[in-house]
Amino acid sequence: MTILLKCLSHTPLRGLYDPNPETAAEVNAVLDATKKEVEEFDPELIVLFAPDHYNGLFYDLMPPFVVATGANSVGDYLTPEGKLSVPEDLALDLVRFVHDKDIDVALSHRLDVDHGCTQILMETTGSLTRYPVIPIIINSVAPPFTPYRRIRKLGEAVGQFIATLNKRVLILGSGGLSHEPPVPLLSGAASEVAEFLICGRRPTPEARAAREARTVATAKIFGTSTCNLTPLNEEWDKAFMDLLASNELQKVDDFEVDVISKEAGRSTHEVRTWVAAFAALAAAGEYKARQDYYKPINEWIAGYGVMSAELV
Ligand SMILES: O=C(O)CCc1cccc(O)c1O
Ligand SMILES: [Fe+2]
Repeated sequence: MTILLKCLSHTPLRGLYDPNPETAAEVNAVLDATKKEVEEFDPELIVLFAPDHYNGLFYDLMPPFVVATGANSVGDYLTPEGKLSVPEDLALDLVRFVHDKDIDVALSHRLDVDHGCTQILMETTGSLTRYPVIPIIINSVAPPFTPYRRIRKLGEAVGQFIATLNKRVLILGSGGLSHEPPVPLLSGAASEVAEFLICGRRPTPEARAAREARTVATAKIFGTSTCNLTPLNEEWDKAFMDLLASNELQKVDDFEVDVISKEAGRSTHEVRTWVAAFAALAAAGEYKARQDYYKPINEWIAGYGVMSAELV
C-alpha cells in the first residue's frame, strides 16, 4: 500500500470571478504541479472526502456520512455533468469494514454530487472518470453536525481499510478553509427557502442560474463593509494547517462547532474533509505534511489552501 494525500480548498467562483492575475496564476501553478504529482503517483484508487451543498443531500434525509457506491455529477457552476467511476464492490467492502469498526455510514447507490466533489477531481486528475474513486460525503454545510472527534474516527476507520489494500491510493479532502458563502440556513428560513433545503433536488436550469448569480454577486462585495457574512480568518486557517502538519490530529476533538462558525464562517466546517483525510493517512502510519499554498481570497470567498502529505 502506498498513499498520497492532497487537501484542497474548492471554490465554484474560480473561472467565474477571479482575483488579481498574479494570485490566479499562483493558484494555477500550484494546481498544475498537484495534477502532475498525481499523474506520476498513478493512483489505483481515489478515496475522496467531500461536502455537499444541497445538491445531493437535503433535510428530508440528512445523513452525517454517506459512502457512494455510485455517483452522478450534477454539473453545477463550471463542473461537468456525468457519472463518476465508482468501483461498486470495493465501495461496499469499505462500508462493511467501516461498520465493523463501529462507525455507521449511510450508503447511496446513486448519489448526486456537486462541485464539492467534482472540482477537486477535475483539478487533480482532469476528469471525472480517469481513476476509480470512492466518494465519502461528510455533512459540513447542513447543521447540526456530528462532533469533530467522529470525523477523526471515520477517517481512522477508512484509513485502516485502505491499509488492507495492496494499492496506490490517493486520499483527497475538498473544501474550506475559513469561509462563509451565501448558503441559507433552515432555521428561520422563509417557506420557499425551507422547501428548497428540505427537498430541492434537481432544480430547473433557471433556479440553478439564479443561485450561481447570487454567489457571484456576493463574491463582488465579500470582505467589504457592505457584506454581512463572516470574513475570512487567516489566523484560524494557519493554525488549522499547522495542527495537521504537526501530527496533532487528536486536538480536533476539542473543536467546537459553534465557535468555529463564529470565528471563521459557517462553511469552514468543510475542513471536516481534511480532518478525515489526515486521520485516514495517520491510521496507516506516521506521516509528513507540506503546506503547498495559502492565501485568503475574497473574490473566491475562500481561505484558499493546498496541503500534501505522505507516509514517512
Ligand atoms: O452552495 C453554493 O452554491 C456556493 C458554494 C460556495 C461558494 C463559495 C465558496 C465555496 O467554497 C463554496 O462551496
Ligand atoms: Fe463548499
